Amino acid sequence: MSRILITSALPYINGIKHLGNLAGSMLPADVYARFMRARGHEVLYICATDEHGTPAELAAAKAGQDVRTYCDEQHLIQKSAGESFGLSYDWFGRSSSPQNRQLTQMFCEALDRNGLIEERVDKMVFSIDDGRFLPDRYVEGTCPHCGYEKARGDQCDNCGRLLDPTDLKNPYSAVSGSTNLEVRDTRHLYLLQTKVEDRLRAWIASHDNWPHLAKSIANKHLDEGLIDRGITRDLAWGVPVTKDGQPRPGFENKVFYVWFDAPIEYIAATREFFDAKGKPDGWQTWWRLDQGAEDVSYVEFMGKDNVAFHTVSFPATILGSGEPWKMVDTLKAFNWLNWYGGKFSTSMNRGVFMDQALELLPADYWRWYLIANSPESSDSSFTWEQFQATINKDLNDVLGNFVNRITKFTEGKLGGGVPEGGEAGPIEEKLYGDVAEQLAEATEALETMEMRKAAQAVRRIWVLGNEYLQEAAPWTAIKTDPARAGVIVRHALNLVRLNAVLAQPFMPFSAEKIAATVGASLPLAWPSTDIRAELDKLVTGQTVAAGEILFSKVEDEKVAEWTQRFGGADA
Ligand SMILES: Nc1ncnc2c1ncn2[C@@H]1O[C@H](COP(=O)(O)OP(=O)(O)OP(=O)(O)O)[C@@H](O)[C@H]1O
Ligand SMILES: [Zn+2]
Repeated sequence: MSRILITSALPYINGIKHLGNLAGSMLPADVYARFMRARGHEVLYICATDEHGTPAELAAAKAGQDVRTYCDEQHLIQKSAGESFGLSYDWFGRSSSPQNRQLTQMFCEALDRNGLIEERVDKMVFSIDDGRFLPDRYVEGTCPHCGYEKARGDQCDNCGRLLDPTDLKNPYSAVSGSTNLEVRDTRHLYLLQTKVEDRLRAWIASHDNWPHLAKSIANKHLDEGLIDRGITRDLAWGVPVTKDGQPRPGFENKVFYVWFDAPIEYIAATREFFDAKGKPDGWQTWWRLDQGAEDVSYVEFMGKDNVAFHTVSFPATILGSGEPWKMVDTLKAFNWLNWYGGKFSTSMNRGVFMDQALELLPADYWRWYLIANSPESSDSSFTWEQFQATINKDLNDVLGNFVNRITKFTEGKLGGGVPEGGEAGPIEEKLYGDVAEQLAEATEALETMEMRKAAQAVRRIWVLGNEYLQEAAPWTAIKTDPARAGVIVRHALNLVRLNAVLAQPFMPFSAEKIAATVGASLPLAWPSTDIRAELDKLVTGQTVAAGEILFSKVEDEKVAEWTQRFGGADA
């Protein structure tokens, strides 16, 4: 048994997450966590809301709330949406927690002691009417690159370029709309990443095992050359800046930049978890190499835009602290799940969001679709037609059909019990081999976090079930050779059980229902490679009950209705 620490990129607090967020971080992390638990490992799956930064302040202002109240509410909304989707976090924390404040301040002070923090004077946009600086998204204006008139101080949503607030032409305050702005000097802390560059390079080079996308983005950022990063902002909402445990002189009205404290929340959230359990030191065995974390295997999941922060900025913080922290072992990154070729967008309300998705269909339908079409090797596009096809074929025609057919047959023709007696024949021998091959592929793909590949192999096992029934034809055998029919039905019912086991990471709610048809209950251990034994697990005589319908088809009218409601291709 190993200890496996899993984090998914922290969902930002400004509203409920869309299917893209789910596909690119939380869901694959959950599949991996569930798989590793089924393998018998000790898993700690940590996530949290990312609550600092200007978008949170602006969203709160728009909602007419103070930012703390806004975050309190939004955190609960995201927490419950995650639960409804079956995201099995061991802890879903908050980057605004006292634990994160303390750790963030501690990291900065350690970096400072090691000569890696420098005060520098920056030029920043100041709003005379608002009486404040306008960092990041507090200032909007015309993009100097593409001429888009609603570009934000940190990035242009039209051309995607990263910007500095002072780059904008015709700037105005996002708070008041005022154009009465001037550029003023302001003092900020810089993390001297250039001084840890050698250590960073060596650390990244020692991680040949990272999946391709993460590795290539990490190397691209190294090749472009590291720069020192401003890690504070002129804001009130965030982690206050300290020196020797006291407010840092000259920084009383400043806080850390959100990307400085957000990844530290992975550690802080673990601490929140153990504090809540009344074991305040427990977090250290996961994060401190001097406190027993050497044997932890740490995997991070995220969308591609987050890779640089996890391969360069956060590691620079950790390495620079000079302390024995656990660092990431494997980093799994995802491309974009697009909405009809365009972007899902929270700020523009484009796409399907987690709460809406569950109004339409159960969580497992979305989970299966998003994993089977995971944006792994390239971007992928959500369309209602493809979604409908996946649900109708995979879940209804293949899996649902198999389970339903054999459980109904057992109820109708065999008195509703797992039949005994008889010997496996050549068709069963072939089945063992075929299932073993696909199972090995699914297991390996899940180990290496190749989500699409894993889903395909699992789907092939569903297909093998249908093919087996077709070939072995228990409905014919029962008329002439009841013992033979018993062998076939017993194998098929055991395959139903096996499918429940394999469905656990992908579709936990359906896995439970499938297991129940053959009297099994979750959690079920991941299968061994001995397929003959795996297909002989059910006790003979065990009651079989087809139960409620597993999946329903998505009708054309629904696709038309949802396309209308969510905009589809015209959005
Ligand atoms: N369309 C997408 N496809 C895949 N992953 C995505 C997509 N959009 C965001 N992500 C990932 O989701 C995770 C959480 O993102 P976050 O809450 O910060 O939203 P975001 O990136 O600001 O998205 P948006 O701007 O649409 O709100 C991040 O790892 C991010 O890379
Ligand atoms: Zn632009």
